[in-house]
Amino acid sequence: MARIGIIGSQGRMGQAIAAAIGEAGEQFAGGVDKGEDVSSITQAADVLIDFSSPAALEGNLDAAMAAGLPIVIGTTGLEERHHWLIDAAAQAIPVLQTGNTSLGVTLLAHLVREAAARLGDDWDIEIVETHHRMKVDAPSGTALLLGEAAAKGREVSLADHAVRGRDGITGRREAGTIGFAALRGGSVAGDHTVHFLADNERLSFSHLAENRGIFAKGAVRAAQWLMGKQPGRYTMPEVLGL
Ligand SMILES: NC(=O)C1=CN([C@@H]2O[C@H](COP(=O)(O)OP(=O)(O)OC[C@H]3O[C@@H](n4cnc5c(N)ncnc54)[C@H](OP(=O)(O)O)[C@@H]3O)[C@@H](O)[C@H]2O)C=CC1
Ligand SMILES: O=C(O)C1=N[C@H](C(=O)O)C[C@H](O)C1
Repeated sequence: MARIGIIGSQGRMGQAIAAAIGEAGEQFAGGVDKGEDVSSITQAADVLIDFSSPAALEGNLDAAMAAGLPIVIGTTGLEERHHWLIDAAAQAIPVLQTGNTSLGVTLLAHLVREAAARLGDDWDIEIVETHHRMKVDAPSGTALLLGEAAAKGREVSLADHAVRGRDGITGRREAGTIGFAALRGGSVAGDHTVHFLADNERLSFSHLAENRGIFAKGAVRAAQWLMGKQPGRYTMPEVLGL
């Protein structure tokens, strides 16, 4: 039985993950939240799951490395410097970071990459996401993950092609860009649509999350899979065999 510790355990996702740990027949090893010391749960844990805040990431990675524990990072709103920290930690421990742990989004990213590779630059790509009113970051980690997939399909860098929100006299749409739009409201668990828009035809791929259970289940599956792996940075497609 895997002993799984949760960082951000009292949050919406932390509570869903605690439930998913029980449903998977694994053991909840304890949780920490803001102001608590992650090392207080590392001794009792075989693996950590972090769904907290970007501000906590560096300390969480340090604690995981000090204890030699694998860690699943689901926290979004990460910046480039956070990814450098993750790359550095992955030299010492197994790390899996993803903006979305669900099976559906993992497959969606594959389909988006394929579509972007096959459709030319005359197909404009726009990514629209909708989330509950409590979400603090935009675009969502999933939207960025899908944008990365589209950029990979086109063999370009997302950083050089992303347009994150429009306001005012923006000018015409620049060819080859990948646009993002974020809606916030209600209790929406997470909806994402990637639109491919050409002259006279449109193709859209959507994923609608009906509850957080799908993310929690995927996070636990990733934690189970990560245990016993060599140090390195792993991905959800590897976990799910996609
Ligand atoms: N990858 C995926 O599949 C998914 C990712 N997410 C992401 O997971 C994260 C959490 O989402 P959600 O549960 O909705 O958010 P919540 O705000 O409900 O939960 C976050 C939790 O983390 C705690 N926390 C904040 N700062 C720290 C810290 N420094 N150390 C330890 N704990 C801390 C919070 O405590 P306090 O309230 O005291 O601040 C809270 O308990 C977000 O980044 C979200 O985007 C969400 C769903 C799926
Ligand atoms: O904050 C959320 O709720 C979610 N966050 C993730 C994201 O930023 O993509 C995943 C999911 O959409 C829910």
